[in-house]
Amino acid sequence: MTAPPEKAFPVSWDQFHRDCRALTWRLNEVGPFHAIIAITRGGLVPAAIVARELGIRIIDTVCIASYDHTRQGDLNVLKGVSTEVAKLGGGSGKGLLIVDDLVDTGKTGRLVRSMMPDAHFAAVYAKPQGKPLVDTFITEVSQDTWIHFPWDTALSFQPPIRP
Ligand SMILES: O=P(O)(O)OC[C@H]1O[C@H](OP(=O)(O)OP(=O)(O)O)[C@H](O)[C@@H]1O
Ligand SMILES: O=c1[nH]c(=O)c2nc[nH]c2[nH]1
Ligand SMILES: [Mg+2]
Repeated sequence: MTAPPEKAFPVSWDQFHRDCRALTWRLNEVGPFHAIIAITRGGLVPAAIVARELGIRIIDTVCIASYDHTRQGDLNVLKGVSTEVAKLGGGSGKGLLIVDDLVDTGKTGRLVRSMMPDAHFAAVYAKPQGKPLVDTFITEVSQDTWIHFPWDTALSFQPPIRP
């Protein structure tokens, strides 16, 4: 991403929990899944909620870092999927559920998909460039919007719209 996003989409814990539950209702129609793979770190929070709702106890991580605040750099895979979970997916990811908080440019999603092409990929929020990468999502926001997650934010004074 070159310019920082213009619009802000703040998400509260309550809203995030509701959106994760809504995501799970959709995933329940698609499963069952052998295991969940959370894309860390953002995917850990929705993965916990989805796992609770679907009764899934096997949870693995793919650890990827790329953003320094709003600027994306090179993707860095710090940890891949474990051998046990890869086996459950028969090598192609079939029957596995990948969960992330959002897809933006789709770079992270594309990389994870290349590791497990037959897995089901779910994200809570999607921007237009990343949307084709996900099988299931809940809310779409425009590409020039930055989503502010509750674990990154705190309550603060906002100046009135009309100064
Ligand atoms: O579609 P993309 O443009 O690739 O962006 C989406 C990814 O960016 C964020 O993760 P980030 O790399 O910031 O790491 P984090 O989850 O640890 O915050 C977000 O959680 C997604 O995983
Ligand atoms: O907190 C975040 N909000 C976003 O909109 C976003 N896009 C990529 N990575 C992101 N992280
Ligand atoms: Mg992430």
